[in-house]
Amino acid sequence: MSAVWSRTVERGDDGALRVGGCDVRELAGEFGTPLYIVDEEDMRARAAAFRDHFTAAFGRHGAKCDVFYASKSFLSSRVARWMLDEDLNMDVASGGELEIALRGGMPPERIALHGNNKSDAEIERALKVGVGRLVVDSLGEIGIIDAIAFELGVKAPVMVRVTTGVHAGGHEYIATSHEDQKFGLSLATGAAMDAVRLVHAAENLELLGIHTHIGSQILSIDAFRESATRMLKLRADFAAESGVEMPEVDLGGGYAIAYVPGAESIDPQVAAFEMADAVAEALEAAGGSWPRLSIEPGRAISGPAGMTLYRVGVVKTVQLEEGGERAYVAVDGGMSDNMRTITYGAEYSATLAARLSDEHPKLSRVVGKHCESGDIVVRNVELPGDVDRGDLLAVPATGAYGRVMANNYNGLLRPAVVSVRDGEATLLIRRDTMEDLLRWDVAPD
Ligand SMILES: Cc1ncc(COP(=O)(O)O)c(C=O)c1O
Ligand SMILES: N[C@@H](CCCC[NH3+])C(=O)O
Repeated sequence: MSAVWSRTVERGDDGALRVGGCDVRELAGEFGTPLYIVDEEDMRARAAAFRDHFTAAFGRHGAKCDVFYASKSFLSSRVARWMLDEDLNMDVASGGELEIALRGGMPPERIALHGNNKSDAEIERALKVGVGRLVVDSLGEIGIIDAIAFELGVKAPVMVRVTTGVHAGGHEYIATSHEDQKFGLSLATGAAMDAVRLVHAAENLELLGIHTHIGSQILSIDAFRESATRMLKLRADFAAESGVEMPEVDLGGGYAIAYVPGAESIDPQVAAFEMADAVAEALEAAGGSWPRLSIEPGRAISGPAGMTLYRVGVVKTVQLEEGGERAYVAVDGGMSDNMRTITYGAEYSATLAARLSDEHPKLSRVVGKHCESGDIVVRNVELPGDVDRGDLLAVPATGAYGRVMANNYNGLLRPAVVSVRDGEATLLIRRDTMEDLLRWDVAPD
């Protein structure tokens, strides 16, 4: 199978896909469709690759680099456990993600709490359980965390989220380090330096260091290098004025994956060595000793490990104005289980999952069942002309920002997530039921 599929996917002689040793027809029968399938071996191997390559690359300089799995890309308590088994740490973006991570047994000191608008309750909970880092996102938040830490009688470990001004990433909505967006504190205006000073001066805060995340689905290693250089310069500038070398620098996540066959992705090994070199060069230029580094990949660990299995319903053919025709292949999910196509114009591919066909390929569009014409899962794909009701379709690379962004639009039930490994399937998240849906609704008396 091509590189967009997770490593254990294969097509049997009968034409049906197997993943983790499980036949997709059996998975569909047991768990229903749509179904998110996570290839556990693949996801763990990707986590381990980041760990090993970054450890090796920074180790050459006698330095350390920790990997924090960005749990927003996909989280369940079992996934938190896998990440811990692989010796990763974890970043969470809310109190909800924090609870799931803790439930999975992720030790609080391995957890970093993010958020541009953390509530007092989230800050308090994080400090009470003893998270390893709170990443401050605004000047106003510094006093709030300081006050809550004072009340709890603890010293809060804090990093400052820096907007380095490096413009990178795919869609505008997933770029996060240019000036005109909501995250972080600007390096250019001096807000980041002000925040570092304030955290350093605050009685109940411990200044761990600085953090940046330049965006998501980034293909340019130069962008990572540039942001590393700017971060090290900020650290050196603060050391020059205060005599304090911040012990930690986090360079964020955002490593691109291939969504469609032939698309480019970032190789973690190349990224690791390039980034370690960039930090080494920046330290040479700006001076100072090596900080403890960390990174926060999400999509690059969970994305390629996942696929979505759909059941085909209605198939319709329309005539195109420019000539030719297109098949609209409607599946039993859509924008409620994959928000990425409608939100970012993301590209995906699809394949018949339970059989092969000799039928001529036809220009097709995989659409959902929502009452919305933008409800597209795969905009353009060649599918055999005989795809019909009852067929199974598989869409690869949906492991990141799929189930976590799912919703109940049009009263659809969010699909289950199963992990597969060595011929066994394990339910990670169960499917919504109609009772769930009715339970949230407050019925009239
Ligand atoms: C602070 C932070 N860290 C890490 C990530 C993970 O990004 P990705 O899944 O693209 O690696 C994100 C999301 O973009 C983020 O906002
Ligand atoms: N949800 C986005 C990424 C958001 C990154 C979080 N800062 C995506 O699917 O690409």
